Order: sequence, then structure tokens, then C-alpha cells
Amino acid sequence: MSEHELKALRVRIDSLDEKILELISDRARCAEEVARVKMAALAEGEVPVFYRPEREAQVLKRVMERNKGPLSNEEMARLFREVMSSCLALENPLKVAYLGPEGTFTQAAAMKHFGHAVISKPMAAIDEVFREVVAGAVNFGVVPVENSTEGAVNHTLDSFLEHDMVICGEVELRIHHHLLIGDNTKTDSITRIYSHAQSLAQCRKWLDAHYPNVERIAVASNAEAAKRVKGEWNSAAIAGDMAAGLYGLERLAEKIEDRPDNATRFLIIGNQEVPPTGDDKTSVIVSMSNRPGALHELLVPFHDNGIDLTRIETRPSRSGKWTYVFFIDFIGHHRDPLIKGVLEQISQEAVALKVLGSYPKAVL
Ligand SMILES: C=C(O[C@@H]1C=C(C(=O)O)C=C[C@H]1O)C(=O)O
Repeated sequence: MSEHELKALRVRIDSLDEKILELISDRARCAEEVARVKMAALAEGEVPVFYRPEREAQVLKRVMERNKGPLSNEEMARLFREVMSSCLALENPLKVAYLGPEGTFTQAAAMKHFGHAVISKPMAAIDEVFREVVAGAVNFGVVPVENSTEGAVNHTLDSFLEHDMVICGEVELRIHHHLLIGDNTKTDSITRIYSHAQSLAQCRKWLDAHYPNVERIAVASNAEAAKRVKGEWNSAAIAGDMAAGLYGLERLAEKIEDRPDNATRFLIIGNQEVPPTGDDKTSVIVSMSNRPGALHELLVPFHDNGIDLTRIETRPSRSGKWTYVFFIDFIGHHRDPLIKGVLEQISQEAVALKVLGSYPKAVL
């Protein structure tokens, strides 16, 4: 390509950027207007709701439907995600607590869901994320709930039994693990590998094949594992890109997870009910009395009404030994008439039924 051609293209890009800049500013001014209208419509004592996850899901879907390339739908939606995040921050920056420390996959999930224009607060444990939301210190919390290789995150499920929370959204994140080392690591003398127990489990076969005799040490988070490696010459960590970047570690081996489609699902917890978008999921907790056929009775109304169950998980209940509660996720919103009917039917048979929330299905 000639210098001349390159110059002409750059002039074109500069002119397009100017237009994009103007359009983004117009959009931001619109969001400011939305805030003004929302404030004006408030009844006395009413608290304004600036963040509307159902609206954001619709905006992102529309972008994906209309996108004609060459950028992929996901890439385009990611850009719009950040634009919306900045526009919302003009109205009112959200405070979001997540399972920390900095550099965890939960932080990456929080950024994927809310964009980067939020005030984020790392918490040391899942339960603390719940407490922070209950106390009103933050608007939302982000916690892991299940991994496609390792299954349920029990701490999160159990926290729902203890706190009254609304699930406002879900995020799915592809999880890639790397074997990370520091500047001082002697690669032929590695005697221990640090990581979170879930990540060690997700890389079990790879570790058996490559480091069968090296001690595996479970620590509180992948970020904590990465941090430890910095000060030791004989250790390595298993963690993701964010932790590697944060602690300046090098990848000795990349994408070492046993399953190439390894993914984790995270929940957004808050106090705000989310209206239907037409493409929603609902999560409920049900406890049944301990009698033959109880689980069958619970599932029949879903089957009879053709409702798609996406997940069912059993946890010990808090009310007695060998009694259980069921966590059930299904497609639909609890305000849909069909779903309403099913939940009424179930509550007649159940000892207790609690709707944890209805929320837009993950868009990205
Ligand atoms: C602008 C609004 O407020 C927020 C910002 C949005 C945006 O930038 O598109 C969308 C939903 C809200 O979270 C709105 O309610 O439409």
C-alpha cells in the first residue's frame, strides 16, 4: 500500500471519529435528559431508579440484531456496553461489590455486565458480597454460581438461604486458566502450584499429566495465588489473564483447563425487581416435605406447561438433618401468566416457595 493511500484512509478515519464523538456526546446528553425526566416523575419520598437492566438488555440485543459486520456481534455489543456504562455513570455511577480481590474472574464478570464506568468494591468472601448489598453499601453484588466443569458454587446457594436478595441478572464468562510464573521463578524447580480449589479442579487432568508430583495448594482466590508467586522462586500459580496482568506474571503454559468450553455463570444480586423483557429466566427456591414422590410433584407443573428448566440443584436445608431445598432455574418471568399459574400450583404442594428473581437472559 502506498503512503498516499494510507494517508487518505487516515483522513477518513479522523473524520469518522469526529462524527462518532459527536454522536456519543448526543447520546450521553439524552441519558442526562432521561435522568431529569426520571427525577421529575418521582412521587414524594420515592427513590429514583436510574439503572434499568431490562432496557440495557434490549439495547444490546438490538445492536446485535442490526450489526452487519465486519465486527462480530459480541465485539459490537461490548463497545455499546461501555458506552451505556459511561452514559449511566453520568446519571448516577453504580456501586458494585464482587468476590475479590482485584483480578478475580468475578471482577471480569462484573465488568462484562456493567462496563467499566462503575465504582467497584472487592470483598473477601461471597457472604460479604451479600451483606454489602443487604446493608445498602452498594447497589449490586456479583457472585459466581456455577461452573460448567465443576458444578455448583455452594457458598452462593447457601447465602440465598440466609439473605433476602433479588437476582437482577446473570453473566456467563469463558474461563481460561494459565500456568503463571514470576521473574524469579526457576521453571525446572517448581515444587508447588497455588490456585483456588475450583481452578485446581478445572485443570486436574493437565496437572496430572504435566506436574504429577508437584504440591497443589488451594488458596482463597486465583488473584491471591498470583500474588504469592511474586515472592517465591519455586512456585507457580494457575490464574486467568486479569490476575496475570495485575501481578506482572508470565504464562508458562496457556489455556490449561481440561475442558475447552470451560465457563462460569455469575449472578447479579440487588434489591430491585426487574420487569419482563420477553427473554427472561427465573430462579426459585422450593422446599418440599420429605415424602415419596415430592420431587415428582414439584416437576409435574413445569412439564405440563412446557416450561424449560435450565437447572436444578439440591442443597441441605437449614431446618433439619436430611431435609433438602431445591434451587430451580427456568425460562420465563414470574409475572408471565403461565409462570404465575405454575408457581401457584407448586406453592400448594410445597412447604415453602421463594422467587429469588426474574432477570434478562445473559446477552453477551
Ligand atoms: C438512559 C437510561 O438509563 C440508563 C442508561 C441506559 C443507556 O445508556 O442506554 C439504559 C438504561 C439505564 O440503565 C434509560 O433508562 O433509558
